[in-house]
Amino acid sequence: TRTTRPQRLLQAVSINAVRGDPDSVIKAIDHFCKHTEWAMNVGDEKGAILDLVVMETCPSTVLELGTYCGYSTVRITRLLPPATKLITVEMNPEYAHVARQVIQHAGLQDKVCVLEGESADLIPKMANMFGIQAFDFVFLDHWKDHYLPDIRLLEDCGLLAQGSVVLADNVVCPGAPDYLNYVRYNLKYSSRFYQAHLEYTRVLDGLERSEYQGD
Ligand SMILES: O=C(NCCCCCn1ccc2cnccc21)c1cc(-c2ccc(F)cc2)cc(O)c1O
Ligand SMILES: [Mg+2]
Repeated sequence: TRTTRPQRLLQAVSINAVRGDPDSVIKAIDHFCKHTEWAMNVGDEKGAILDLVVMETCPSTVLELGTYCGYSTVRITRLLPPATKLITVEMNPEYAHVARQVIQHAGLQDKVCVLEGESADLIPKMANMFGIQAFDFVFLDHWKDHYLPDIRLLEDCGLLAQGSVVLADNVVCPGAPDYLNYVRYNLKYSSRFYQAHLEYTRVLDGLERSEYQGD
């Protein structure tokens, strides 16, 4: 049977990226998506904004919802100091399997836990599973209509603390209007929009950075 897009992306990484070099993995994926086959990675333009927000947050605990092939997982984890942990959630087992191999190619497997399942099921278990209080940084990149219920669930589970930063991809395309309305007009958040483009295209998109102000 024909290979899947994630498998073709992984093959491009294994051929073109240097083992243990996260930047070469990022470049190999961006090259593949620009010149061979589009894929829904956050991409280089939005990825540079993601890098800046991660660097200014200096997080110790990170949650990513929506791993896909692990592109943003590698982007974030390469910027984290050694003692930090990134938990990333992927509901598609095939995507998760590809992501683990991409993350391993980058040499970052010791700092990443790829969890398989749905965010709504896993979020309530995370505090006990990992012995954490709150996430310093959350990257939302899964089903766009789950951004709002999931940020509410994170609040209810006490997994956001004062200063926690939530960065959401695709708030323009495909769009997350209910989520935007919530974080922009709720006093619990201080929110700002970063205008950009849909990965590897000229279509308008952007990221929303929302800082939790505490209960
Ligand atoms: O749909 C997108 N991502 C989500 C994929 C499915 C996530 C499923 N999933 C993973 C973890 C998880 C945990 N719990 C529940 C569900 C979960 C997406 C789409 C586009 C896009 C596509 C076509 C187009 F024409 C324009 C834009 C661009 C992006 O950047 C995207 O991110
Ligand atoms: Mg996305």
